[in-house]
Amino acid sequence: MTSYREIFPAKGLIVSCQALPHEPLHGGDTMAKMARAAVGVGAIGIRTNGVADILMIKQEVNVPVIGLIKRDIEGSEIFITPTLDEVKAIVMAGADIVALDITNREGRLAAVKPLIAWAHEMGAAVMADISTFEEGVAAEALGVDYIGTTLSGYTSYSRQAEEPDFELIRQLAETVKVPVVAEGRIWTPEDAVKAMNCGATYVVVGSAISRPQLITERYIQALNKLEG
Ligand SMILES: CC(=O)N[C@H](C=O)[C@@H](O)[C@H](O)[C@H](O)COP(=O)(O)O
Repeated sequence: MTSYREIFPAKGLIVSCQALPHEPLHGGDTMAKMARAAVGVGAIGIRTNGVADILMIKQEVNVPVIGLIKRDIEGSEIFITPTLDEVKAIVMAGADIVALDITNREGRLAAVKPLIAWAHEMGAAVMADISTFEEGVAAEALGVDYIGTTLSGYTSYSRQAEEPDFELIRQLAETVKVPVVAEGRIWTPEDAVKAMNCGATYVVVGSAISRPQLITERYIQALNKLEG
């Protein structure tokens, strides 16, 4: 039987509160306030990027935090928690779950093993950010605790679509034993419900809640399509 570290008390919504240095909401306690707003109305967890935001959010709210560190490494396409250094920083900052790229690129499926082992040794759970069904199955075999569809549409060989990858959510939920986290391009409550109906245990919503510049842009684009 597959065992995994169960961190959340129930199914539900996880809100991703992330603002990279080039984004308008970056810095200060903005993401912690976002997290407070989300948890205040029922979000069961927060996903966030970087040590500063993990620390502040752990102080601010009393729900499990999924931590990641986005880092660009020259010559590599892997940017979500690429090395053991980031795993260590995430765990030391107090994240309950470490999110990391588990795609089939650059020998990652082998390279990621010590990262998973280290997180587990320290008592943290691991969420695999994958882009295809095969990667999800491989991630489960590596012993991860959660599988997220985060990177579908963000690797060259995965399904490219404007909508969430509901098919991937469904396929994974039918096959893997660990909880499936629906993540990526979930813009509406209806999308979230559909993702759950496809078998997800958790839904992560990011931009649609915490990136006002992208939310505004969608309105502008819609209005720009009006004639006259
Ligand atoms: C591909 C990538 O870099 N995804 C990142 C992963 O943490 C975040 O930028 C996304 O906001 C997050 O996955 C939630 O997705 P969405 O913002 O579409 O709801």
